[in-house]
Amino acid sequence: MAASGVSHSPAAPAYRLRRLPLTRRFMLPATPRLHLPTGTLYPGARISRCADARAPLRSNRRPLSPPLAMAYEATSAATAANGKQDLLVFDSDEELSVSLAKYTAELSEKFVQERGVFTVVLSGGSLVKSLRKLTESPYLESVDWAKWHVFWVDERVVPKDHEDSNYKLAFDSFLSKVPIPPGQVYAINDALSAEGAAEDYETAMKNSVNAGVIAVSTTGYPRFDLMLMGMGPDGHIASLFPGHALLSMTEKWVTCIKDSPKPPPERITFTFPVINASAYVALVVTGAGKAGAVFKALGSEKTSSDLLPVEMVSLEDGKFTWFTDKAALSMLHDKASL
Ligand SMILES: O=C1O[C@H](COP(=O)(O)O)[C@@H](O)[C@H](O)[C@H]1O
Repeated sequence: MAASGVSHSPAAPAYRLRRLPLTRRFMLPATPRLHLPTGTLYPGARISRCADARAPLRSNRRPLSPPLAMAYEATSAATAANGKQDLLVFDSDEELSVSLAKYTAELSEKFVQERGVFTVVLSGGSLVKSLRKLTESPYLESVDWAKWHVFWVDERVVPKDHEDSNYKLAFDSFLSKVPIPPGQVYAINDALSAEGAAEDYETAMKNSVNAGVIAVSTTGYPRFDLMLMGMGPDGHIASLFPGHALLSMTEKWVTCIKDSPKPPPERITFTFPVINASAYVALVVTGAGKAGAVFKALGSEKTSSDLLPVEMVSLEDGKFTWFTDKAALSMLHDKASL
């Protein structure tokens, strides 16, 4: 199937946590907040349950399930640079997956009500298994899947039935289990070269913008409703790798890379301006293998010259949420001052 269908503050302050006063836990945060699971993660912290932090996403029709996390304010180099980021920390993959499903379903409802469609962008990698709760009750029945339009933030230039294909990964464990119309699933044209596939994908996106399916940001880039993404252990997002020339690409919406440090070498990827134009980004990062990049992103002093790709996300006016676990935050323990 054809594709149819930073500015960063230098020497920003180090990571800081501050527990929110009780009364503020139920309010829309003015600053980024860190949500810790029940249990003792940071010495001295009093852990209890509180209201879900994503009040603006609440549905009028369906009450949210009991909250799993506690609210903290967090200030980090990344949040200082980018404005708004929430950090959710879960005790288990199961809890993360439940919360991600709820978050996604609520955004689906919001955008379907507001725009009549819901444009969702997926990455490959470990993110995909975190979507599994969406394929189960109540979401299987309650989500308006017919309104979904699904794109990929990056794709490997391989046949769609290849083990390395991000499309295949998503199809096998997610898309084949939910009733999204096939014409609204925008896989790459795998008969084309990397350059051709990137160009073809950008054309498909332009057609969707012209058809009113994808919104447009104030800067003129496509504004997807929700990007669901992972991050590699090296801090890469999409197929934007540390130190690569593509990090500064702004002329194109979609470009290709032929020397990806992670195999396979040939891929297509959204460029930063498209990622930054998103309305919502959920970054799912779990496991000790990601702890170094998480520490770099949230816990270290830095200058604008050594930013990882994940730190270069600077949303125009969207909302960025980390979905993490304790292992991914393990290197931050010593930095927390409560
Ligand atoms: O190669 C890729 O890697 C990243 C991260 O994958 P993960 O398995 O470490 O979570 C993924 O987000 C990207 O889409 C994929 O092409």
